[in-house]
Amino acid sequence: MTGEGWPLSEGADAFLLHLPDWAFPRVWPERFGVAVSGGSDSLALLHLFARIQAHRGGTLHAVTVDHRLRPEAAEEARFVAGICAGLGVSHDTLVWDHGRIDGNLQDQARRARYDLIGAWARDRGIGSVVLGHTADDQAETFLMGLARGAGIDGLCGMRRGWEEGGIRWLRPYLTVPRADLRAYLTRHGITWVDDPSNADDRFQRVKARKVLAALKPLGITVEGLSAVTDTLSIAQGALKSAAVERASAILRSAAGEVILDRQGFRLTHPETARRILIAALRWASSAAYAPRAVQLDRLQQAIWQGRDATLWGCRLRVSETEIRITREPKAVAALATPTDAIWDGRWRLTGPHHADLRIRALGAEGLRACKAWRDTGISRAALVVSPAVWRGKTLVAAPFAGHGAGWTAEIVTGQPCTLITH
Ligand SMILES: Nc1ncnc2c1ncn2[C@@H]1O[C@H](COP(=O)(O)OP(=O)(O)OP(=O)(O)O)[C@@H](O)[C@H]1O
Repeated sequence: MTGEGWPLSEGADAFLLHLPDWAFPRVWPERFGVAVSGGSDSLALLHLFARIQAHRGGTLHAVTVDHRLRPEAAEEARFVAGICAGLGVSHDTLVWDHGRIDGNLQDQARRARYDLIGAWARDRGIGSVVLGHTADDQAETFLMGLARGAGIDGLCGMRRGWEEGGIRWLRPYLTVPRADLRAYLTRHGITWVDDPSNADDRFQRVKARKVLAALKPLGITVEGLSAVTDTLSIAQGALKSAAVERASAILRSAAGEVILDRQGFRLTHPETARRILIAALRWASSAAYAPRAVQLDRLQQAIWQGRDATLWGCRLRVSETEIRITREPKAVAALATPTDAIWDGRWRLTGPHHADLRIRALGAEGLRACKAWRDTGISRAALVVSPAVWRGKTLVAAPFAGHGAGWTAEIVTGQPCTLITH
């Protein structure tokens, strides 16, 4: 699509065409990726960004993920490809090659989608990918948070943008109601795909959508709830900075295990202490989410009473002077595979046997649960390697009683870590 001389600043579409500029004034790459499911929101996003990029002389690359969960998905991907062809936008379909799926299907599909799109963008040298979330998604997320009894972090909604795995993910229309994007598509004579799972009452999001519609008589609207999430996220920012400031005062070390000054922790405001604990637990366990509030309350009680505890795949040891948060051996045992495994979310294990365990640091995007740890020689090797002795880039673990010779681990990047084997 080339510049057609349409006025970027006038007409019914002007607000939508200018909004990304206002939302991300300093972000404007020449190449954008756009994630398009075929639903109304992402089709409007595609069309708008095709126009914006044509106006700016930049390019746009679209991608659709076929999760192989519904037979119609392949046809929907072809439908998107056809629209892209009409707009002069390149399009790729990525297939999620999955086996049997246990647990939360929606959550796993979403993670797989981000992984696939992230890898696709990196391969093509695309640094920024736009997503079609709207104010409706934000309001629904808020209601789902209420249903969980979430605190401020669970109620302040989705982020407008973030960086992960070398990709900048942006949601340019997060403050725009879905109805406005649909009106845009209608003005341009574009039809969209209605994913039947969007009407499936088994999903919390679908229930939230219905409840939202029923709340109108009370004056609760998509726009109103989306504004509430904005206010809460400003408050959340203030709480986060308080936690960061306090953490830097009471953190003794975060090299693999986290060590906090116990007296300093005791004198920390409970809300700030809670935030520091969550960060420490997530750092040690590489968990994508925080534990539940009630679990954290119990943990805080234990610390205040000077008791050791375990939570979120971590072991907490409380002494007179410090709180030590380490990966729990049992949790590590559930993670890695022998030859190409992500261990602890930060290190990749290569080399099939315990005599030559090579560890390479990965970004957070490398986090992936693996099952075959027990098949390795390491699984029988020992317990916690502590203290570790550094020799240049080689970490030498002490031999363990009853397990013959010790083993060595080469830290390829030289990053400090706590090695725990089972
Ligand atoms: N299968 C997919 N392929 C590519 N991108 C997707 C896919 N599913 C979702 N996305 C991206 O994530 C955004 C939000 O996903 P969500 O599941 O809320 O949307 P949807 O209901 O499937 O479709 P839409 O947002 O387009 O109406 C989409 O707007 C789109 O940018």
